[in-house]
Amino acid sequence: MLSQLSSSVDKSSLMPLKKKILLVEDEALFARAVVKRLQKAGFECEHAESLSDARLLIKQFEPDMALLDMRLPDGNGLDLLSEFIARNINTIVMTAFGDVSDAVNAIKLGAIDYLKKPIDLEELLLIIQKNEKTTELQTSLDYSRQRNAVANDSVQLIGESTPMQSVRQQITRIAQLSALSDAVQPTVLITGETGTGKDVVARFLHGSCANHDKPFVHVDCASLPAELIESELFGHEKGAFTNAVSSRPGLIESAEDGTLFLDEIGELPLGLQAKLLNVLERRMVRRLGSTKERPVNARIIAATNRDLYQMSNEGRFRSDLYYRLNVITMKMPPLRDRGSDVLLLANYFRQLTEKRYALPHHEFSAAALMAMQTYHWPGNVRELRHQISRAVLMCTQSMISELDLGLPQVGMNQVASVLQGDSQVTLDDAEKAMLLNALEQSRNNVSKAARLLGITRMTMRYRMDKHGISV
Ligand SMILES: Nc1ncnc2c1ncn2[C@@H]1O[C@H](COP(=O)(O)OP(=O)(O)OP(=O)(O)O)[C@@H](O)[C@H]1O
Repeated sequence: MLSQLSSSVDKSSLMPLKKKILLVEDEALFARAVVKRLQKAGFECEHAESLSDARLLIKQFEPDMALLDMRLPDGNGLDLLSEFIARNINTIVMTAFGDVSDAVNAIKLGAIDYLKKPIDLEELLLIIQKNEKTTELQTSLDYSRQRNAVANDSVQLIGESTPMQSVRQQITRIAQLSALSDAVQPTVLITGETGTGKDVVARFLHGSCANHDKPFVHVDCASLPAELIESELFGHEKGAFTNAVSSRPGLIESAEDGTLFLDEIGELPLGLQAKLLNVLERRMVRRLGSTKERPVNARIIAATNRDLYQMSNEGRFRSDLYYRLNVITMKMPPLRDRGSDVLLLANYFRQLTEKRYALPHHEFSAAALMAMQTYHWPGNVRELRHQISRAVLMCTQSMISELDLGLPQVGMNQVASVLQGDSQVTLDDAEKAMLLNALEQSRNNVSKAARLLGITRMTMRYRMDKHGISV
């Protein structure tokens, strides 16, 4: 018998897309309880009582995850396991009390975890949720690893203004130093407002150094969940924790003789700051669950848009780590301080968009050029890039007008006050005003608001949190 139950959402576990779980279990009462609990937690759930029912449902329901009992009326759950694995369905097996051999075989075949009966529903839910997070993060980390491997060849650092020339000189000097000696390369700290190009500079620096053909590993400390960041950074041995089904090197190790880029370092939890300091001082890393230490040869670049000095005075960032990171500091100037670089960048982004979408050549009108030079660009180069791409895509004429640029009027008063030196209004106030206005324009749709501001949804969320804005 196939049972189909409608789903309801538990507000504590809201998810963008409901994950689908297939429960294969012949004990009807237990199955009913599991389905009810999972639906309450926001999952879409289907129940099959036998192997044959499950085979039918795999095609119809296309589950993301399966909970698989071993003893079923028409065979052993292990027979179905390989079919689930082949379809990338993460499977947790449920074994009878004391039946260890089934669990061992299931893990060998590729099950992600096992639970012994009688099963505690809350424990089951925790394991599912933990696995869900790991899978999502793993996908994005794997993607990020692949992307990082190819993304550095084409890095362009546009800008001829005096502050950008100084940035270039620093990069050249660091690259010269790296060619001079095999000694451990000094740590570089890149600071600057959001969107000023800290990531670009880190990649450009890597591309300019002798080890440019070695890995560049980007770690976004703000987006890694606290419970995963340690194993992602340091790696783990098989069995170090419940989901550690195999040994895995951490991101520090993956950087090998290349560059480890610790982005948004100010967001690293205090406990991990101590561990990172230890790695930087001793240049050794130990995977979770291992006794063996491995050498760390990578250059370390950290970036932040926070004031780490102030954070360390307030006890929110370890001062010893701050001093350790702050060996060479590069400060990225805000776009509004880069004079005519804004026009160089605008033309660069225009050409990029035209090329990408095979569009004809455009020109900027005089008023558009003026508007770009007088605007304050609180979102810096990222905001400029977004506005230009949008204007090129939407403009049906060959001339891009000031109107086509559609520079936001939002928060202008506050920002104008900042520029005029009004000490009552800070850049933080202006940023908050921009966020609130973008949210208003997008009717509290965070993704839309992020697009309006030319930032990612994750950055939008992070900045909303920073200003205590919730929708
Ligand atoms: N000098 C530059 N030349 C070319 N493109 C740039 C330059 N600076 C920034 N960009 C582009 O602007 C966007 C934002 O840059 P980036 O992500 O490096 O900023 P960031 O300072 O690291 O931002 P955040 O603090 O939010 O992480 C990217 O699309 C990047 O390619």
